[in-house]
Amino acid sequence: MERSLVDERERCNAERQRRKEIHNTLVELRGNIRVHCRVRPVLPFDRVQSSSESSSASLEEVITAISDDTVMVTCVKSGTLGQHKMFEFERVHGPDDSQNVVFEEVKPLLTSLLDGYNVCIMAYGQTGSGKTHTMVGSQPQRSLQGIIPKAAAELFRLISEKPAESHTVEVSVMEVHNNEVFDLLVPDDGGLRRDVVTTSSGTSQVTSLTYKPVCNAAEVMQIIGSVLKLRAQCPTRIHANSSRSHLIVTLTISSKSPNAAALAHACHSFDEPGASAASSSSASPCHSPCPSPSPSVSQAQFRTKLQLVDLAGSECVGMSGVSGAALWEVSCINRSLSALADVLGALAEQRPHVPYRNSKLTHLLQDVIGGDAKLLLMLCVSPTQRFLTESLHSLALGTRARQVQKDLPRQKSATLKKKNQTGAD
Ligand SMILES: Nc1ncnc2c1ncn2[C@@H]1O[C@H](COP(=O)(O)OP(=O)(O)OP(=O)(O)O)[C@@H](O)[C@H]1O
Repeated sequence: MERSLVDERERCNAERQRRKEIHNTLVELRGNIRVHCRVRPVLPFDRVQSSSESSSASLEEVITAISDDTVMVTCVKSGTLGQHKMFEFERVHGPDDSQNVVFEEVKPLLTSLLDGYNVCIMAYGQTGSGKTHTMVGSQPQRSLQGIIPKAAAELFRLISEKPAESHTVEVSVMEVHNNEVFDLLVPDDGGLRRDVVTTSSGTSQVTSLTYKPVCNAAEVMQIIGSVLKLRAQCPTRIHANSSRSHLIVTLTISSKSPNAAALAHACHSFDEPGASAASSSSASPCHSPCPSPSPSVSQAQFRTKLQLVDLAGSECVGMSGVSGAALWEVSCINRSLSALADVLGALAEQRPHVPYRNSKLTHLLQDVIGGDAKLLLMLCVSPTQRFLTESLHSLALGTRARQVQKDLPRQKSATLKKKNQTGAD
């Protein structure tokens, strides 16, 4: 009897130690933001100038991918090439990089999904810089497909390696248009308006959102393809098929498999109630102070989400030549993108208040920006001098996002250390 009590205590201590290690790893990974940059080729529409542009607006290529991780910007002063400025990111793609090459760099993130992390891949850049090309691409030619179809295919490939029926997947599609969220899977003249709320555990949730179960990547793309035509578009002087809304495709994966991720999230939700987006979206898997591999844990169901975001492009009103309702759309787009920049700025500067609720876009994406999720920000830029101001703006935003990645783990580690010292663990 006494022996079994000692054994049980040892087992419990070992488990507690393991839990602590998993927790520390999760803390270190928080704020995990990667920034990639894709410089697109010069395209025919680059030549079309608006009346407000000076005739000297040049097609000179001033943005170059000079290595796997560095972009060089050449500043042009009074017609002559001037100083160079370098921007470093986790990965840089040049105009010759194919959709396959770009996806290969993104692919490892998908493994994290089945390891229990929420993942978000978001394309950012000015109008016409290649965001939709990068995220959606052209169907059905596989080599021209973008990240969304390729990620769906890779996700189902990874799931096929797991025990049968251990994972189920649901898709939801939303757009944020004029600072309102629309559920595109309930077609009703452009989708139904939905609210974004903050749950009691502090995560964001879209009320009454439609989730459709899917069994393979083809089904995902069929659903997305059928609703993409609902997405708000408007021709501008810069881009004939310019998207006027932010598109958010979410694949929610429910897993019944007994693996470390379930335990990790069980521990995580116990250590920091409500801190994990993944655990909040499912029934909390474990509330025991010492989770052991008991049936309740090993059969726990947990949910993770993959959010794929094609942002609307920032744009200079003078250049795109829009007016009336389209002008209001541009102002909403630009305001929501500045709200995103403000959130990244607040996180980078470790401000106590992060203004997620200043726009529907940032409120909706709150869980994946600066939270536990792995966020990949794909900056899309045009190489030409004509769009230099907007491109510099995008590169600066990417640099700011990388500061979150660098600074947040330090801050969290320090907080954890302090907590441990004061016995608050
Ligand atoms: N890397 C690339 N290689 C070849 N063509 C590209 C590339 N990037 C973009 N394009 C082409 O440029 C055009 C504009 O691209 P896209 O629609 O992706 O821009 P966007 O950033 O989504 O614009 P908006 O914000 O206005 O919707 C499209 O015709 C697209 O096929």
